[in-house]
Amino acid sequence: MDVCWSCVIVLGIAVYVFTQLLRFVFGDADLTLLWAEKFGSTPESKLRGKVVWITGASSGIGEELAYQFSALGARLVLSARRENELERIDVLINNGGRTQRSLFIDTDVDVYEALMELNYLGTISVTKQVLPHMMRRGSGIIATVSSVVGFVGAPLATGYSASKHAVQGFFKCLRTELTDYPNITISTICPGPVISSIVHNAFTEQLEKPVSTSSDQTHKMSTERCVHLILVGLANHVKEMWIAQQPFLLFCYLWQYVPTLAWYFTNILGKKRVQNFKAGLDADSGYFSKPKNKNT
Ligand SMILES: NC(=O)c1ccc[n+]([C@@H]2O[C@H](COP(=O)([O-])OP(=O)(O)OC[C@H]3O[C@@H](n4cnc5c(N)ncnc54)[C@H](O)[C@@H]3O)[C@@H](O)[C@H]2O)c1
Repeated sequence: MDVCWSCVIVLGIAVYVFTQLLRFVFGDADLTLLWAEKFGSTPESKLRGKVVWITGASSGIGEELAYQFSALGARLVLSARRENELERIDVLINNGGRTQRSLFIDTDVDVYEALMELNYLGTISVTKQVLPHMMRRGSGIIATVSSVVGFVGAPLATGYSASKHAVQGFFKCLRTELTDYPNITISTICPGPVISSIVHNAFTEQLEKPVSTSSDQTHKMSTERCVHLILVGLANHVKEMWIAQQPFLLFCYLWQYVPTLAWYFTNILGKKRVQNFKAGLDADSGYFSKPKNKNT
């Protein structure tokens, strides 16, 4: 039997392209970021030796950023108010922040003020300290850890989501004011659920009231993987990064391109989330694992 080699080659290429596409679509980050990971610059080649200021580096994503940057030989600034320290900063990571676990109807306005103060105004004020020095030098990276709820909606996080939407809007506009500075990168990072202390530290209905339920983290992305993708994005000057496992990543695409469908699914899952919350269970239990009670 004659073998049609050109058909075999074309078929092989088609299978390869198809599997790569599947990997992209079902991967754990948006296409631009996955492309950068596969074909772009490595963090080692672009970020080694940089002076990096990370806010909120004591736990979770910030702590892991500190480890991975220092493994690259970066010099870390853990706090900076002195003018000469600000002048040295090559990369600012606005990472510090807190989330929320409460229904709007039960939540004090103080909680909304605190969320905006920390997640939005805090971010702007640190950025305002650093940007003039980067503009004088003509280069630098300002990256801000937003969230997928910076552009989608979900119950129990009205104030948190609003603060992250504000962050996204702010940086989208700031980027357009810096077109004369092509070597200054403004990057917003939108993670889905990532293992950290974020739910434990969340705001609730009242300012000082702690979260009473434990949070199941088994369905979340590892902190190491999330931070690795952040570094890849920074090394390749990616402006907006979506970093999330499935099905969260799929939700991001739905919200961006098919919002009517996104509303449909969000309402179904959101209803369950509110029911869990009202029953005193981990809000996300029932999607990924057996329901957890208050004390497990
Ligand atoms: N973990 C996730 O699932 C997730 C998802 C999307 C976005 N994020 C964002 O990632 C960032 C880091 O959160 P994380 O998940 O590592 O949580 P985390 O609670 O482990 O870490 C938060 C960090 O912010 C600091 N911080 C909190 N309040 C502060 C304050 N008033 N002043 C200064 N620093 C303060 C904490 O000390 C800590 O270092 C946050 O901006 C959060 O909104 C996290």
